[in-house]
Amino acid sequence: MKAVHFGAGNIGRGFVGLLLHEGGYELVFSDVATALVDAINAADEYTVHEAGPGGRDRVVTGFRAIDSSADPDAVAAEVATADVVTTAVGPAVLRFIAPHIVAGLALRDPDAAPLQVMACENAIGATDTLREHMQVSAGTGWDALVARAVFANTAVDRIVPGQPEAGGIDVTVEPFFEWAIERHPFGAHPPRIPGAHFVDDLAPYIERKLFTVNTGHATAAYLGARAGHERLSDALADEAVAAGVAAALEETSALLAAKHGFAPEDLAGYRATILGRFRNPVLPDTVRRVGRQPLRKLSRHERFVGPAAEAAERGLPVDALLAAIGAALAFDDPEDEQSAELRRLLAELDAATFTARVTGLEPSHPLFPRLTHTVESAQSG
Ligand SMILES: NC(=O)C1=CN([C@@H]2O[C@H](COP(=O)(O)OP(=O)(O)OC[C@H]3O[C@@H](n4cnc5c(N)ncnc54)[C@H](O)[C@@H]3O)[C@@H](O)[C@H]2O)C=CC1
Ligand SMILES: O=P(O)(O)OC[C@H]1O[C@](O)(CO)[C@@H](O)[C@@H]1O
Repeated sequence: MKAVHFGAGNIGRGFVGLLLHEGGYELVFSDVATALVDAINAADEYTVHEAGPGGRDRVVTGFRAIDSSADPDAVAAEVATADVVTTAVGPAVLRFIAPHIVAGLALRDPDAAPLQVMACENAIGATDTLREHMQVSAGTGWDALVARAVFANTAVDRIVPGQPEAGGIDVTVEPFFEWAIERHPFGAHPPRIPGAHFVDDLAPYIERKLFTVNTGHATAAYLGARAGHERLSDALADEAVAAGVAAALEETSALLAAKHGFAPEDLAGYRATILGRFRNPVLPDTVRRVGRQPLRKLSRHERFVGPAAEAAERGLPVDALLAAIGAALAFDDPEDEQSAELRRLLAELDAATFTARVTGLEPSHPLFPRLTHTVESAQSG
């Protein structure tokens, strides 16, 4: 069995690649970072260090890597004979991966079992997005190729912080992980991924994950950054930050209970587990990493505006989510392109134009005036 995984970064090596290896797949990483590709090819094994209670070291072997910008034909040839393709590149990069998978499908034996495609990004329907990019890339050839693949959306959860260069290709991660995958696209032949669970309806899982883990983590990062903290665990140790995170998650939990029928006590347990994960003092995570790419995080269906908009539609409280958005608007990391762009847009646009452009919220939406007010406050303060 062979898996081609696009994006050999933190989650690629520390989570997706690890579980595919443990499932018995030969692993082919594809990345555009030449030095990383070379380092992977120079190694016979790497270690995933699980830092925190219950964690242990896990060794990954049986891998190689291809630089997809230097050798796209080699990537296509690997995809053509793979059983599984996964990605962990960031939602905005999926459009650049799509042509490689299409090229692989074009070379694939039409009688082979369908390629199992799963995008593992922090985004709702990321595999659907990848499939749409593939359809555009294939053009009129799509109808002939689409039968050679099946597509399943997934929700991946494991905190993998930035890695020190001195660590080579080893990765330090938290012990916890969760990988939920849509069941129906695979019929009787799901991929073999130990620890993953297959679900009939992914929507509740991904929304619970994105609107709890990611809303909470990003809230801690933005409130923490504004309070002057660098480490995420220090931010959570700040009572005011912790209270802001808890309040934002109570609002998203109320939405998740109303929308998906989760029991409030189960959601309270889920929140407690997650806050414990954020507080992990031996995981070297930073507010800069967790707050990265604020424009993506402030977009319409992401972790702040997504749940706040739906909560407002239902008449549920959104004050703490708006406070988190206010802190996100203050995020200032000159090395993060989106943070710099955010600062420029805040300085140049009026509040209503900024709100519409950055959040994608319709001006007629009940949340729009309150969001615009939050933007005005950020601009004046
Ligand atoms: N780090 C984490 O804790 C988690 C991350 N995620 C998601 O996983 C995805 C990746 O995140 P990280 O691993 O943290 O980022 P990362 O930056 O460590 O890894 C991304 C990798 O993709 C590579 N890449 C960029 N463009 C590429 C292209 N065109 N073709 C092939 N590779 C390309 C980069 O060189 C890099 O090695 C994101 O969508 C993130 O939201 C999801 C859950 C947890
Ligand atoms: O690119 P993003 O969305 O910030 O992804 C990383 C996030 O995902 C998480 O791993 C949670 O699954 C957090 O570590 C982090 O906030």
